[in-house]
Amino acid sequence: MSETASAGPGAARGLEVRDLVVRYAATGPAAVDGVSLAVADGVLALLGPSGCGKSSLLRAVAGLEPVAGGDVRWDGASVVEVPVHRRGFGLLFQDGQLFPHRDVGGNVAYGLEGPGDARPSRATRRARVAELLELVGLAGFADRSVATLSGGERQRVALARALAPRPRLLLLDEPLSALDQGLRERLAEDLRAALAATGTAAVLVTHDQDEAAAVADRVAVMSAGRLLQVGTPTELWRSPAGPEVAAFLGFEAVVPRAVLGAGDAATVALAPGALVVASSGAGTTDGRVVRVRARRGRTEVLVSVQGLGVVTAAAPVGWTGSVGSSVPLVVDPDRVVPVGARSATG
Ligand SMILES: Nc1ncnc2c1ncn2[C@@H]1O[C@H](COP(=O)(O)OP(=O)(O)OP(=O)(O)O)[C@@H](O)[C@H]1O
Repeated sequence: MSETASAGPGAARGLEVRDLVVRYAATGPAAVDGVSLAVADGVLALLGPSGCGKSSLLRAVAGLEPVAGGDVRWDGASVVEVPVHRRGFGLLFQDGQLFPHRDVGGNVAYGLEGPGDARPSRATRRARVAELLELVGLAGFADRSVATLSGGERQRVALARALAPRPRLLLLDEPLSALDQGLRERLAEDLRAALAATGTAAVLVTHDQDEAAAVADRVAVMSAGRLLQVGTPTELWRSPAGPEVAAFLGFEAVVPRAVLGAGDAATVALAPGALVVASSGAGTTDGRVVRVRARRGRTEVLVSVQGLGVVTAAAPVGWTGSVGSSVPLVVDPDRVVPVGARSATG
């Protein structure tokens, strides 16, 4: 099912992308511009805004886009010349592209249908299909027509089909993007569990930082074809490498610490809730209320603060204040992090 030249002892294990370049035009900026990363096990999310090159990178790893420079290696050997279906990588896209003329079981079994001797017996296939459907939360669905499935169920079937041949790496391109928010959160958890239970290494393309954090062990933040930072979700949130990473993760302001009244020049980023509405007289700064909103039991107050712009302050549940009024604010130091303090790339 997979094909690579044998690699020497001590070679890197798993996927290694080296100085990869992907170009769609001879001139102008490259879609992927010299990216290096490695995935031996676990899940790596490629996170970044639309057009930053995430899909191009994933497609080049899959073999669906030609490589203009650099290398894609598996266990130390280049796979650039290996055709897509021989790389041993599974693929799952936003629209799982199920076969409409096959039932659910038939779709999952497709991944088990090797030619001739490689094909497992009918009984083995049935058992494996049942096992995979159970893994993705669809036990008993084997005989259902795919036309009767919801969007979330379709993606679960597509995941089961992609996992069926036990790929050595699963490549996922925005697999949850077509689903609505609540469903996306649930499926993100289930996706993580299915990958962990099968021990499948994966690369997940997403533009959603919450989804990246929910599914991936490590997150690679991309911008304009380049990698800005790679780290665990916690590492990224604790120490974003620069203002662009901070903004993309959802920090609301990147300023010298002195702006918060602490008197040092280091650059810091404020997470939502870094400012807290204080009782009158207790504030260290003031803000003007722009909007008050209740979210999942929390009260969030958008405040405009000199030197910071508009940020989200935390307030006691049920807090009421009128738009346009001035409120005292204190800083919650646990929601303020240094920016660019140390590099977490690699
Ligand atoms: N087939 C193509 N032909 C020409 N240009 C392309 C092609 N595919 C992508 N691009 C360009 O390459 C750049 C990177 O696109 P890519 O789809 O990899 O980004 P992305 O981060 O995955 O974005 P999105 O989330 O919107 O898909 C963009 O400028 C895009 O317009």
